[in-house]
Amino acid sequence: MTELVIDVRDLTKSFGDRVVVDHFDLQVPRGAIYGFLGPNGSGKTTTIRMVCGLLKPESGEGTVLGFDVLTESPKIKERVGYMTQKFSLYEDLSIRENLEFISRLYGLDHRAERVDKALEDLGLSERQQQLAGKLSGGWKQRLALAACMIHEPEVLLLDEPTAGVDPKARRDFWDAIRRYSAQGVTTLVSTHYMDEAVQCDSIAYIAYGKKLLDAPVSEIPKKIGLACWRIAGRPLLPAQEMLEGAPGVGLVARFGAEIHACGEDPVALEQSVRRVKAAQPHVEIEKIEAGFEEIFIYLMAGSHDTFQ
Ligand SMILES: Nc1ncnc2c1ncn2[C@@H]1O[C@H](COP(=O)(O)OP(=O)(O)OP(=O)(O)O)[C@@H](O)[C@H]1O
Repeated sequence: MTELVIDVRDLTKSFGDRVVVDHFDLQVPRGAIYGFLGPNGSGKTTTIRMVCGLLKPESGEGTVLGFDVLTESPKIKERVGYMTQKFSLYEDLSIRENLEFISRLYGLDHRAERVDKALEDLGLSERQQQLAGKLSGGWKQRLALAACMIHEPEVLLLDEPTAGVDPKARRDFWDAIRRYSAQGVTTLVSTHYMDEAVQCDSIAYIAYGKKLLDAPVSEIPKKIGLACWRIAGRPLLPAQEMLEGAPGVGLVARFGAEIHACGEDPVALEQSVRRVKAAQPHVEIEKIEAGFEEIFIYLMAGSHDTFQ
């Protein structure tokens, strides 16, 4: 049987009279990379904080690494690396000094060896004497990840880890996550970037605190069943304006020189697209398969919370 590193059910949390996470289930096998998507304020950070033992759910149950989320949170915290949205580093310490400091805080043994390993794993060895405050965003991110990994956690929880980092640095960061995954580290990562979402083995999508979708990335297009049409030709803007808000059209997105119009009601969508063709005969229309790109944009637009 697959070992579930994260296995939580019905997690619920309210702030005041607002339910922010509502009966949330999550099962993540060892070594998996699980992406956590959802519009702003949908409850991702709150869920991550409950999973790592920082926040007590008001109801629900489950385990992380076999430890009970309600009664054994100190044991979970010790074994989890958590990178928050606003991680902090000591800007006037060097990369190495930051890692040494953190390993002392954790009371770790073999500190020099651990720091050497973290530096090497993240390609930071040559820069170890540089001041953290002088690093670019991408290098700071790597240092933050090295700091999360210094106690060799079995679970990594990353809350929008590469916000504001350029695509090359994001790719390097993800290479590191893949290497950790190959070594058996389990990762849950919240993200707003498509290039990160496609790196994940599976995606859980949350809106208004409820999980609406949970599936391997490759199965998501089929699961959502989004109908899609491609519209091309010049000028495109009048067609685009007609499509926006038209019946059956849940998404109008530019893909280079064409538009993709997608929606969950294929009949209404087709009628709207054909109306555009009738009014704008110079455009070409063609029915296409929705790919993960369209689905991702559709999900992150956050306007369609009804699919099963
Ligand atoms: N400590 C708190 N006290 C009161 N409200 C809170 C607290 N923490 C979070 N919230 C509210 O709970 C809701 C969910 O927040 P959460 O940070 O979990 O969402 P998120 O999906 O991570 O959003 P983002 O993508 O913007 O980080 C938000 O409306 C937020 O304002």
